[in-house]
Amino acid sequence: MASTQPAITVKTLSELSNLKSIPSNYVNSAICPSHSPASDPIDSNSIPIVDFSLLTSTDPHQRSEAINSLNKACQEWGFFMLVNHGIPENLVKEVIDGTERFFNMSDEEKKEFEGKHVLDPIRCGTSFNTSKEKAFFWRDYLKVFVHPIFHSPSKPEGYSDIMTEYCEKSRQVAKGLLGGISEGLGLEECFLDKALDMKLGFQIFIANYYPRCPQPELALGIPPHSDHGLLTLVIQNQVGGLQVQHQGKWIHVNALPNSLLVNTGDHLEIFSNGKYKSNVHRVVVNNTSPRISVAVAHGPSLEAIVSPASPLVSESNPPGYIPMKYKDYMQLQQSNQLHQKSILEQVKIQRN
Ligand SMILES: O=C(O)CCC(=O)C(=O)O
Ligand SMILES: [Fe+2]
Repeated sequence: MASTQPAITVKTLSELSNLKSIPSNYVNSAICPSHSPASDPIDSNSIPIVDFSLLTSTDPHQRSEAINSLNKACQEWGFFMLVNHGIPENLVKEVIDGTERFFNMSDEEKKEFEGKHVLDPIRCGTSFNTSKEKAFFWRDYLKVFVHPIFHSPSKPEGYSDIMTEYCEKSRQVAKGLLGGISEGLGLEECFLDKALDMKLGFQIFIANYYPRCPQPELALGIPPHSDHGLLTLVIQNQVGGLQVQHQGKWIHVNALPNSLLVNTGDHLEIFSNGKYKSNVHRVVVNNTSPRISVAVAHGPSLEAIVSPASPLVSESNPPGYIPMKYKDYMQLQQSNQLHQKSILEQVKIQRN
């Protein structure tokens, strides 16, 4: 049974002056050890770093080195920090500031953008899917479809222009990465772009607000999950909280200054026929500073029926995933509880 729907955002809840403990319906009982951000600094330092300027270099040697490091990061981690990506630092700051202004509006003002259906192009709310969850997450969100058709909330002032600029730049970066990934998989640079109809690629802007939490060891910002698309690019205010799963451990992400945090999603796993595995990640919360993040996810066209790339399928390497329309996949993920790789499991072909 799902819990009673929360009446207010978790931001408003956290700002109640006498809040010393979290309501029981925010207690997540399954938080495993190494919850502590300080878990293992050595592992944190081993997160791969990819240099975008080398990937776009005209020197073929530099480019091929960069493709190798990108390929390795996708295969071994499904996560990397991207440096020299060319998105101006002040634009990133404006996106975070605009997002803060959005969440600082009253709950009543934000209600205008509530959205009812997972395919509504603008939707804001709390937790992930409160109609299905037993325990809620310590997070408010705004999700906006920004490509192929651009949408944006009408408030706060100036936010829409900042979103337009950032989403365009983010799409360029994703395009460069996906070209390199396509080559790293042994395909033509434009193979993925054409196969998944990326000109109509689905891009979604997800703004997250994780308020201060009086009992951070009992709550979670976002539960362990993989993203549905191909690549998600994440920026944050100076506050950490993102953890990625690697070799069975939770690794805290200490973001390099001006880096983009990049996750590979389920559709990259499907397209690569399992060569790359989508990354499982979660967000932990803290008692000192609110965390703001913006995750921009890049996926195939919503109309594309995605299956493993044909050159990656052979008799000795049969297809590992059932073809499915991306729109149906996305809808399924968004209408259920967010839990590990539960949706990907449904399209995986089990072979013994
Ligand atoms: O807040 C973050 O760092 C990541 C958010 C996330 O995983 C998501 O929105 O899918
Ligand atoms: Fe995610």
